Amino acid sequence: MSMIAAFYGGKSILITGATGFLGKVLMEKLFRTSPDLKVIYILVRPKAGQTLQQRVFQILNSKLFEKVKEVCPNVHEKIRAIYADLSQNDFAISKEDMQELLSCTNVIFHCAATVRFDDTLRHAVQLNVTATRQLLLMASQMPKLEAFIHISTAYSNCNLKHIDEVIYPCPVEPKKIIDSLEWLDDAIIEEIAPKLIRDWPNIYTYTKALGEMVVQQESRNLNIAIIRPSIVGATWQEPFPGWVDNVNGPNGLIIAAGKGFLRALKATPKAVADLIPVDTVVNLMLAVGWYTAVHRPKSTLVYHSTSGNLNPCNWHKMGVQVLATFEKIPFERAFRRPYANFTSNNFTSQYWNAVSHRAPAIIYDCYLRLTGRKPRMTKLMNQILRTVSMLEYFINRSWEWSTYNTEMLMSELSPEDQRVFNFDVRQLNWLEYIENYVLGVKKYLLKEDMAGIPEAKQHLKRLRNIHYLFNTALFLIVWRLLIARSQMARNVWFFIVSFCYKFLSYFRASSTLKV
Ligand SMILES: CCCCCCCCCCCCCCCCCCCCCCCCCCCC(=O)SCCNC(=O)CCNC(=O)[C@H](O)C(C)(C)COP(=O)(O)OP(=O)(O)OC[C@H]1O[C@@H](n2cnc3c(N)ncnc32)[C@H](O)[C@@H]1OP(=O)(O)O
Ligand SMILES: NC(=O)C1=CN([C@@H]2O[C@H](COP(=O)(O)OP(=O)(O)OC[C@H]3O[C@@H](n4cnc5c(N)ncnc54)[C@H](OP(=O)(O)O)[C@@H]3O)[C@@H](O)[C@H]2O)C=CC1
Repeated sequence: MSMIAAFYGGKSILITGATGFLGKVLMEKLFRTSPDLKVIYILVRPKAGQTLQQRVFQILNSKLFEKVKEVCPNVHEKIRAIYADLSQNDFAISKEDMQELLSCTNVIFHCAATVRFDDTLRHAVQLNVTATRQLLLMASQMPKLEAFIHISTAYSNCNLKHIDEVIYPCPVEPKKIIDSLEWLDDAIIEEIAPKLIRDWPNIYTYTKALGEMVVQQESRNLNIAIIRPSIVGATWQEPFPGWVDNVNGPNGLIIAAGKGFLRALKATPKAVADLIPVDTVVNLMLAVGWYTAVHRPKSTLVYHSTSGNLNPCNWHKMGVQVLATFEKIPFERAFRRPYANFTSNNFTSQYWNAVSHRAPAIIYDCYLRLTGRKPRMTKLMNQILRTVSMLEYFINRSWEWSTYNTEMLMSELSPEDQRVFNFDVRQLNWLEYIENYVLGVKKYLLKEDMAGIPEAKQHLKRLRNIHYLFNTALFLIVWRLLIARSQMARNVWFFIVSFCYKFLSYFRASSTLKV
């Protein structure tokens, strides 16, 4: 019997960010392994014209939850969506709902955040810092609370090279920042933002670091733990391999590369590609929830959910495997044949951007204009290059994350728990994982049917022929222009032609002699 699964039985669990990538996988696993849990409260806001109920309905009826319905047929009754906006005071939760949350919650998983790298400082602080403080305040009024699990990121201290499982202080106190945002206007905030974030690469990682400090400062007598995942990727095993549902992180780049838009990347091939499957992160979260509640460590423990020091893979290996998978399972209607170049040199990167990205986009837009259609490729290409530039920081550096606490926890689990809540990334086979990942992007993000693979392969063959034809035509045009303008080019041309003529004559003469 799994001790962790048993622990969550009969419990009331509060999840923020349950509609996000990590949150959905967390709910799925909880329902599947502890179908006798009492209730999962989720803090949700209406979005994209959908009510809370419609959002929940959509999640529960998605492919991700297919297995849950077999084990826990009354899952709809065990999920309680509470209207909340984490950027508002008291999260805009009604009094009755708040009362219920305060009196019933046993465990909190705080996943909600803005993960946009370019968010405004005001919004990012509101969500990643102030909301965390507010939730901790709520937690301190929950008599039945056993554990509070805060999800941060392994990159919250990416200004350091070696990162231990400790909370590092930030140069400016979070409280000072929260207070000053109350009276400063937006224009001034955006002006001071770069000075505040110093050597952090973006507002996201900086505000997540502030969030951790808030956890440390406001922990009171609560049982708290912090989990720091690195780059969260598609599922490895559960509920099935390759599940993914947004374009964040590597996902968007895999689409851009598979569709032939992105053919070069400024990346350091030997740098560690610290991906971690989402189900591994979720297993660790559930194990940490159990351990924190049952063993009540004296201080707030930080757990790294990273792969680099236990089972490293670099960007070269990852890129090669992604490309190999595109050969086997191509994406439909590619713009160009997937091909890739990693370069860590600025000049070469600019060159590839001009030749491999912008020029084909401009040519294609000219073609669209000439055929009476609206040009769109240059805009799309600019969007992709902007995204790539935001991610470049992370694919050109390596970090070392120590994993003492995570390894300690692994050794504390019973063999059954180690199996059911496996977060031992040493068992991960990268080649198999990446192949399933790319397949998952095709199926679950692009919604492409496997039956379309032969046609996709044909399309790639056509693109290859167009590519050869285009290159030959370009060569001939350039050559013709050179001959018209340069004596030297004409001499070279006559030399080649006479050489070919002589070779052919010799060949013909020798074959006549043999006869
Ligand atoms: C030696 C040879 C080897 C071979 C080499 C082969 C190499 C070639 C390519 C190989 C193929 C790829 C291989 C894998 C590469 C992996 C690279 C992985 C890099 C990963 C780095 C991640 C670092 C993460 C660190 C921290 C992790 C975290 O803690 S949190 C989660 C991370 N958060 C994010 O990822 C959010 C990032 N996104 C943003 O901040 C914003 O979206 C933006 C700033 C990037 C863009 O904002 P903007 O306002 O311009 O646009 P937006 O409104 O958001 O979107 C507009 C449209 O663009 C789509 N979109 C958004 N993001 C992406 C994306 N990442 N990729 C593609 N498309 C994206 C979005 O859906 C919108 O589309 P429409 O709705 O249709 O308009
Ligand atoms: N994905 C990754 O690579 C990594 C993620 N993390 C951390 O994991 C956690 C989850 O990330 P992930 O699932 O990928 O992110 P998502 O962007 O997929 O999910 C974010 C969640 O936060 C919710 N949220 C955002 N703003 C509000 C708001 N104002 N009120 C209520 N809810 C809100 C979103 O709700 P809605 O659906 O309404 O937008 C969504 O449920 C975050 O803390 C992130 O920092 C850490 C490392 C890597």
